[in-house]
Amino acid sequence: MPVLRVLSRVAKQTLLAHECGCQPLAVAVRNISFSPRQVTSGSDASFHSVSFSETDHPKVLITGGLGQLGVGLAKMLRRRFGKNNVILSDIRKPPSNVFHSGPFIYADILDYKNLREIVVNNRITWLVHYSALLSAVGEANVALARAVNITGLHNVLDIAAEHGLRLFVPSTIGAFGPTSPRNPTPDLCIQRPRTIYGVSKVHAELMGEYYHHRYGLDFRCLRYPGIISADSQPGGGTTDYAVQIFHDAIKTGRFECNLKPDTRLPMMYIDDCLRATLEVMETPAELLTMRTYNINAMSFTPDELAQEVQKQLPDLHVKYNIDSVRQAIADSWPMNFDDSNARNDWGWKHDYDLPELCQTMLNFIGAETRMAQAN
Ligand SMILES: NC(=O)c1ccc[n+]([C@@H]2O[C@H](COP(=O)([O-])OP(=O)(O)OC[C@H]3O[C@@H](n4cnc5c(N)ncnc54)[C@H](O)[C@@H]3O)[C@@H](O)[C@H]2O)c1
Ligand SMILES: C[C@@H](O)[C@H](N)C(=O)O
Repeated sequence: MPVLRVLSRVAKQTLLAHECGCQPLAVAVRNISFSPRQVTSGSDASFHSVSFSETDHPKVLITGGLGQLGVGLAKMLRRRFGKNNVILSDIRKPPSNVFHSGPFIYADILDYKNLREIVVNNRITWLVHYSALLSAVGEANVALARAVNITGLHNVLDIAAEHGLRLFVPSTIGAFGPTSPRNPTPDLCIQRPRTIYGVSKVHAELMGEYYHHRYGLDFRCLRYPGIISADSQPGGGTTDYAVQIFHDAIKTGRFECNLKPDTRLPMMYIDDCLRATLEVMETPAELLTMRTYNINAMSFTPDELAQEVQKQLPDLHVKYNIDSVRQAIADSWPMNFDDSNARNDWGWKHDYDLPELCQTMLNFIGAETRMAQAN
């Protein structure tokens, strides 16, 4: 992030706050004195806000941390804040390398009391809420998606508000629908998604922003594009093809794509996505003119991706076998994402375009495959 620009904007915002007699937002967050759940349920738990100064390391809990994104995020945050300050959690059993790389705990986001106990006992100050059912698996199990993505979010919001946490909840390109402007899609426009995943993410954006304005919750949200990673598998989304093509290109030289060749979607390499997440979490609250931002890196079609991979692996053979559920979802999503607010407010800038993405993915998976063959 351009430090000078950030510092000058903080100074400007602080002056403005003094001039109008307003307090900076962070003060309101630290002064939370009640929570919606405790007021309505009459719970006898004592409530207190955990405050931490910006010079202390945050104590981070990641929910749904064993999916495509959580392990990489934990690795990056542990490098920055120390191994024991970042706790990964999920309802699945962690593989041995993850279990031995830092603190891991069982946390079902549908179990409110258990989640609250983890937050209290570990003095959590930042919560990164990654648990979710993605677009394609969500359509296959709407009841579970509704429970995890909506009821689970309510638990997380209440606990974050009660304990004064800084809360990150990712949203997605899937929070838009066929009536949204698709090329490009701005931050603020009509959002009428047609998947339970999209509906739950619009709900998360609105609830988080409501809690921010109503209770001072320090809610931060980025709408991620489709994320592409080499060392973790996607969890059942519409953009999964853009990961699978690299594995199949190297292992078999043949790839069957479940979207039409001209389906254009916004995409991002995982390192950019995780860095954006840390950057927005560290941005001074005064710089955030919004609480939900689009972020983007590139936009491509399966045909363009295949052509880029074929520059390295010319023998790759691509066949199209369309999945009607995924195609209908993709056809309702943004083709290009306008992330100018993120770039202007907190200096968002991606590092990876399509050629760098392909080179990095092929190098990583190629090296991994050669090592596996040698053993
Ligand atoms: N990967 C992407 O392309 C992408 C794009 C946009 C937004 N996102 C968002 O980022 C977040 C992380 O995505 P991901 O790709 O790692 O997802 P993923 O599907 O790979 O992982 C989700 C994790 O949630 C866990 N989970 C399910 N039910 C749970 C419960 N009751 N309690 C606790 N954990 C539970 C699962 O076990 C899984 O490990 C999600 O919220 C997703 O919507 C991802
Ligand atoms: C785009 C994103 O939210 C996810 N990868 C999905 O396709 O469902």
